Amino acid sequence: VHLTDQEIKYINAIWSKVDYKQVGGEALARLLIVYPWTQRYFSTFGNLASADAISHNSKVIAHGEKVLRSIGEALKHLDNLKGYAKLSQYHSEKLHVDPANFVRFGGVVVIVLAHHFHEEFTPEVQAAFEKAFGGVADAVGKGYH
Ligand code: HEM
Repeated sequence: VHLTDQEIKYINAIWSKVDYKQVGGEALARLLIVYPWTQRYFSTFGNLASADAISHNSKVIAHGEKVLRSIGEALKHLDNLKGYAKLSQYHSEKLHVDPANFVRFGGVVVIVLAHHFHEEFTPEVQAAFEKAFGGVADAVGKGYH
């Protein structure tokens, strides 16, 4: 996916202030709470019985951090996301994750960023992130087609 210089500026201004553990943990927790059927992939993560349990589950938080860090790497070279080939294959062939969930995950990250950054998260900033996360979801989903 190709972003303009302005879109890259919008993204970097926010992303440089992102706490991976906080935002990633909240985003993965939201995914599991809002779309409870996504919990099926995380059966080894222990207690996911309530929104509170999910939000405080250390495995959820740690994994959210890992995924966000991976997205952070992708944001540095959105023009070339071929580096995601292996990860894509892993999610499709080994984990059998429904690729619609990659789009959903981008959506919850947008919501968490909006929640944290208030006025700074303008519609233009959102548009830049939607474009970037669309590219990431597409790249992680590549192994499916
Ligand atoms: C959209 C962007 C996503 C990225 C960049 C991403 C990235 C990653 C990374 C870096 C790992 C660790 C791989 C390793 O250990 O080598 C991982 C594992 C995993 N991902 Fe994703 N992921 C994404 C979305 C999702 C979604 C939406 C789901 C499910 C709904 C999911 C389910 C999993 C599972 C179950 C694991 C293995 C967890 C474990 O057992 O430790 N991923 N992902």
